Order: sequence, then C-alpha cells, then structure tokens
Amino acid sequence: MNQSKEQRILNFVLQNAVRGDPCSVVDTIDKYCSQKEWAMNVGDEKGKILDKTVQEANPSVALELGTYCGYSAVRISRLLKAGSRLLTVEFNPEFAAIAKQMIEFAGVQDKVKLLEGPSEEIIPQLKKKYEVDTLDFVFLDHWKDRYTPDTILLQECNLLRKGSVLLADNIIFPGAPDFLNYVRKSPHFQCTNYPSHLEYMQVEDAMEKAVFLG
Ligand SMILES: O=C(NCCc1nnc(-c2ccc3[nH]cnc3c2)[nH]1)c1cc(-c2ccc(F)cc2)cc(O)c1O
Ligand SMILES: [Mg+2]
Repeated sequence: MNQSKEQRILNFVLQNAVRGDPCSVVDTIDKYCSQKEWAMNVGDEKGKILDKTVQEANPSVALELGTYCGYSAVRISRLLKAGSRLLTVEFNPEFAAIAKQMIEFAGVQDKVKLLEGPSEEIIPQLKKKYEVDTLDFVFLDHWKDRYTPDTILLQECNLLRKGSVLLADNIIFPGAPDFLNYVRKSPHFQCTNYPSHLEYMQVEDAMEKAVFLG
C-alpha cells in the first residue's frame, strides 16, 4: 500500500533531522515541503510570526487546534519555559499518528499533549479532564469554518482570561472571513493583522492576532 504524503514527510525527518533537536525537525520539514512536496504546515515565514507571538505571550498553558504533522506543535513547544505545556487537538487519526512520532522524535513529548478528536468535543473537556484553568495562548490552524464556533466555545467554557492571545493562520488563503468579521467586530477582542504568504508559495496569506479583553 503506497505511503501517504504525511508518512513521507515523517520518514524524511527520521532520516535527516537530529533526534531531540526541535529546530532541526522544523527545518527538515520545511526543506522537504519546499523542495519535494507541498504540505499545509504553517511554514517558516508565518512560523516566525508565530514564534514572536508565542515569545511575547510566554504561555504556561497553550492550545493548538489542528496538529496535522506536528510542525507547529514542535515549533511552539521549543519556545515554552520549563513547566509549561501545549495541548494540541487533531481530528484525523492518520495525522495524529504521524504527529505523535514527530513530537517524540523532536524530544518535546514532555511539553506536548496530543488530544485526538473533534475540537467541539475536546474544548468543553479541557477544564475538568485536562486540568486547564485558563488558556494563555491559542493557535487556530484547523478547519477554517471551525475558527469562529470554537472561539465562541472557548469563551462559553470560560477558558479565556483578560490578555489571552489567539493567533489564527490562513486568514486570506484558504481564508477565514467569518472569523475575521467576528473578532474585528467584537468589543471583547483587540485585533492585529500580520500580512504574509501561504506556506512554501508566493500566494498572499495573513495571520490575525486577537487578544481577549475580558
Ligand atoms: O485545512 C487546513 N488546515 C486544517 C488541517 C487540520 N488538521 N487538523 C484539523 C482539525 C483538527 C481538529 C478538528 N476538530 C474539528 N475539526 C477539526 C479539524 N484540521 C489548511 C489548508 C491549507 C491549504 C492551502 C492551500 C490549498 F490549496 C489547500 C489547503 C493551508 C493551511 O495552512 C491550512 O492550515
Ligand atoms: Mg494553516
């Protein structure tokens, strides 16, 4: 049975990256996806915006929606201070299996908890089942039509506090127009737009930061 693209990406990392070195895993995925096969990792250009936003937020508890192969989970967790953790949600079992191996190879498994299932089921479990009080940082990179309902759900579940930082990928391409509308019109969010490009392409894209005001 021929391999999936995600399996090919993982194999390339296992053969070419340095075990236990998150930066080499990120760089190796970018090398493969820019030279051999495009894949929907956030990539290095938008990844640098992600890095700066994470460093500014310096989160103790972070949530990622949309793990995919684990590229941004490794990228985020490499910046977390000791004792901090990243919860990352993946819906697709094949992606989750790849991401688990990617996270372990990078050596960040002690900081990252991979939760398998739909975000709408997992978000309401975060407080009781995963012992979350509030989230300091949320990276939205899952299905684009889930950004708005999940942002509303995070508020309904009292998972955001004054200063919680949301960062959303793909604001332009594939696009999340309803999310952009929602956060920019809401008095509860202070928004900032970061123009960029679609990963590994010269297509316009952007990220949107939305800070919860309480
Ligand atoms: O669909 C994307 N990302 C989403 C993957 C995912 N991985 N996990 C989920 C999940 C996780 C929990 C969920 N709970 C409920 N739905 C869920 C979906 N979704 C995506 C697509 C593109 C893209 C650009 C140009 C093209 F020509 C085609 C595609 C670029 C990107 O940067 C993306 O992020
Ligand atoms: Mg994306």
